Amino acid sequence: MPATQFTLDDLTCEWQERLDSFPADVRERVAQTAERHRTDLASHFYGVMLAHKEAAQFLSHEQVKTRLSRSMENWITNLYNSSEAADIQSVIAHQTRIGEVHARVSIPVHLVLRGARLLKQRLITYLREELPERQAAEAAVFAATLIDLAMEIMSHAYTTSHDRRSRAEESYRLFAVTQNMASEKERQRAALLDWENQLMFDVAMNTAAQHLPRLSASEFGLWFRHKGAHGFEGAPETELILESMTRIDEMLLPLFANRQSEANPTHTMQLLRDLREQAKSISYHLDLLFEQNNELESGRDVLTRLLNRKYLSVVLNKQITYARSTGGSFAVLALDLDHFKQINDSHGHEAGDLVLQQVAALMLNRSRAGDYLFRMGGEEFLMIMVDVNDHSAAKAADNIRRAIAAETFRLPQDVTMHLTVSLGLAVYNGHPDYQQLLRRADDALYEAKNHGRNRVVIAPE
Ligand SMILES: Nc1nc2c(ncn2[C@@H]2O[C@H](COP(=O)(O)OP(=O)(O)OP(=O)(O)O)[C@@H](O)[C@H]2O)c(=O)[nH]1
Repeated sequence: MPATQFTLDDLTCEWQERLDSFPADVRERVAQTAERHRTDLASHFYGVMLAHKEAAQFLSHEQVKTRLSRSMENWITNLYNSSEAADIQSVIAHQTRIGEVHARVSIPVHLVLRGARLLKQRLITYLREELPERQAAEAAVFAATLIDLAMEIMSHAYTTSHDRRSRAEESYRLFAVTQNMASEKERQRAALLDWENQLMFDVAMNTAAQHLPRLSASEFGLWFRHKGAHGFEGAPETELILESMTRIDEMLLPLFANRQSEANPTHTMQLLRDLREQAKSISYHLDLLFEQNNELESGRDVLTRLLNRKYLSVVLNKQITYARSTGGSFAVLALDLDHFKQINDSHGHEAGDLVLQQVAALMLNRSRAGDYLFRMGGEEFLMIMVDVNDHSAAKAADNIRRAIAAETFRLPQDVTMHLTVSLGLAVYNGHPDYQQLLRRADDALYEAKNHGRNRVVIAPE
């Protein structure tokens, strides 16, 4: 995150300057008062926020309540007890992490600011009660300054994460609704064909070689050189198309100049055949480029055609929002093939790929229309099961396990084999952060692996 890194040093300096502008005894008193009342400050914060309908949605989960009360107390202590540059940096890093969590669970900024205001007021009240008036005034300014600085850093991290998330959501929206790639593909294939037809016609009409249409100047050539090559940058097919284009324009077209002087129809036919070959190869590679691009652009894994993890956070956030607003539930099922390495080792990587494709197909067959299936990488898959409860999710997970164990997997050369999978299931428990859900499913999967594999482990609430 370059923006945050860029300002980290500035913020540390600024934090230090703010600290230095207050006498040590004032800072000491604020730290002591904050420390003495940290439990009350945290519980006051939660008491007020839980009574707020909108804020309660993010805080009412039991785990959030217990964990956050404790971390709120620590936050108060750390805020006022950091005086060395290293402490300050760690406090700043902490505020950044909090901002990122806020963005992940989409807490509205005004609620965070409201929380900060509550804390500030309460702490200042204590300072006024406990210190002589003049000292209290300066202490109050110091107390408020540090909370404001912390809020500023949190908001910065929040905005950066939130922008990233908005971009992911935007591209997910485009992925879900657009088919631009398909129409572009058809348009460019037609443009390539137009150029070829024009060339054939001009050759038939004995047009002079220097007036034959150059591919790089045709509609297709212009598009590919300025847009296509840029969009498909890095793919080997892009280079092949550019090479074919140069070959046609620089080598083949000039050869037509000799055709009349030689008056050799076989020679012309051969040239035309060469041209045809080059054009066909361009068309073939163009199809490949569009195909690959479709998979990548659309967030799909090329091997299994399942979703890749690009849109996982967007889908999980959508599910959490949906479950929250409807009172429904959903579950995350993490699945990992057992001893998959042995399949690669004994039958080759290609056989391993085939097995992955068959597992993906089997999971697709077992899923319902609203479910989502992701390939997380390697031999690990993730399924989001919608509209399930603890019981139905566990049953569905075990059905998948049994179906895979019962399947005969087909490898090249008529080899068949059986395999098993380990699964970790986490049912949504109301926690607003999707990463907690993923962590629970992962931990359960780890348990399943450690307890003998070929089993489903259900994550505790
Ligand atoms: N064929 C193929 N193999 C892959 C792919 N991605 C990852 N792998 C291989 O999957 C294997 C995973 O091995 P491990 O992580 O040791 O797991 P495992 O052998 O399944 O053992 P457990 O998970 O402990 O049961 C590695 O050998 C990877 O090289 C892929 O796309 N295709």
